[in-house]
Amino acid sequence: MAFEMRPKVLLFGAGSVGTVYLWLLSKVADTTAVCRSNYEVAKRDGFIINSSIFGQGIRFRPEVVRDCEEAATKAAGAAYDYIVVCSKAIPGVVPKLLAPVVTPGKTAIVLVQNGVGIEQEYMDTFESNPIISAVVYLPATQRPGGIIKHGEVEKLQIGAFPASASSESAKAFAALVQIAGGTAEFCHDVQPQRWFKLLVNASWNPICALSLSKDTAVLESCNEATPVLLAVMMEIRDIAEAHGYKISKEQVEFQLGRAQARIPTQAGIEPSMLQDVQTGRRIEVEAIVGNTVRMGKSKGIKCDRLEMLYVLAKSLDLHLGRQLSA
Ligand SMILES: NC(=O)C1=CN([C@@H]2O[C@H](COP(=O)(O)OP(=O)(O)OC[C@H]3O[C@@H](n4cnc5c(N)ncnc54)[C@H](OP(=O)(O)O)[C@@H]3O)[C@@H](O)[C@H]2O)C=CC1
Ligand SMILES: CC(C)(CO)C(=O)C(=O)O
Repeated sequence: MAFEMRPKVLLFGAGSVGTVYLWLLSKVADTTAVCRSNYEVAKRDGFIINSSIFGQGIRFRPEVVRDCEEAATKAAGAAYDYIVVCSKAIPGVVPKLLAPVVTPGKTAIVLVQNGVGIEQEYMDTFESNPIISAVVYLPATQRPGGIIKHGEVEKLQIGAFPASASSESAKAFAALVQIAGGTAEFCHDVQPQRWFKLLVNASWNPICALSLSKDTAVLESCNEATPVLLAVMMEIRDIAEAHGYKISKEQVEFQLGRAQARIPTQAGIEPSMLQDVQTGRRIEVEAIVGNTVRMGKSKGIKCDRLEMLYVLAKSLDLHLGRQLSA
């Protein structure tokens, strides 16, 4: 698919994942990023990406703004084609912040985030805009602000939300990422891919965050660890199946096997929820665990282990919130 004009893209959330897509998209689109804690450093020095895939020491200086009001002023009446949301999926916050930069009937909102049930609030707020749901594989960290370390995978699986909506914008966005040199697959319905990734996120993210451990360290902690991880993943699988997304036991074992395979090289992963706890930030407990538990209970699925993880992670999130406001 060829693009006659460079699309206009606003990135909301220039963190670990967002900065890598900002850099890629800046090759093929006019890009601006809404930054928060890293605004000063990004404005002054730009970003540095050290990527196992794209190369080390990649420096770039994007246009940055402090908020969507400033982004709207900067656009001077021109519509953004895409708003790419790469902030953490915390319900009830972002849609109202985006309002100044969303042109009704035109701007497509692309959610590059983990979790399930994250799209509906955008649909409810922007009824006439395309909503694009993207599942992201891109292990990355930002430490300190402006410096991104990216590991060995970069992949987006992209579909319209809901799957029955027009796929035109989702296909065009997937093509844009591909032209930029990224990996993007268009999916007619991306929800099965969301659930497949959720096997990893709803299990490993809270377990690593609660234990302050990398995934491989959890597996090596005691004999009970591997069967418990498998049992949690099987609960997630049962919930997915009850909602029409079939995942085989072999696929569950494959997901668990990815961490097991990294034990000999000690190449453990720090999921983003663990990174958030380590840096005192709120965690994506509702998008990743709470929604899953509620969707399980709505179908009468037994998910005691996941429910326990939800209660513990929710308490941890509220504790982090109290610390932030103290
Ligand atoms: N990191 C990873 O390895 C992976 C992450 N994911 C998923 O990708 C998504 C993004 O994660 P990740 O990149 O790690 O998140 P980060 O926390 O690194 O980045 C999120 C960014 O959004 C910014 N942000 C949040 N709220 C606002 C606001 N109101 N205004 C401006 N900026 C804001 C944050 O700013 P501030 O610094 O001020 O908080 C931060 O820069 C999540 O859903 C995550 O689960 C998926 C796969 C891998
Ligand atoms: C586990 C991982 C790194 C997989 O990409 C992830 O999705 C996260 O950290 O939230």
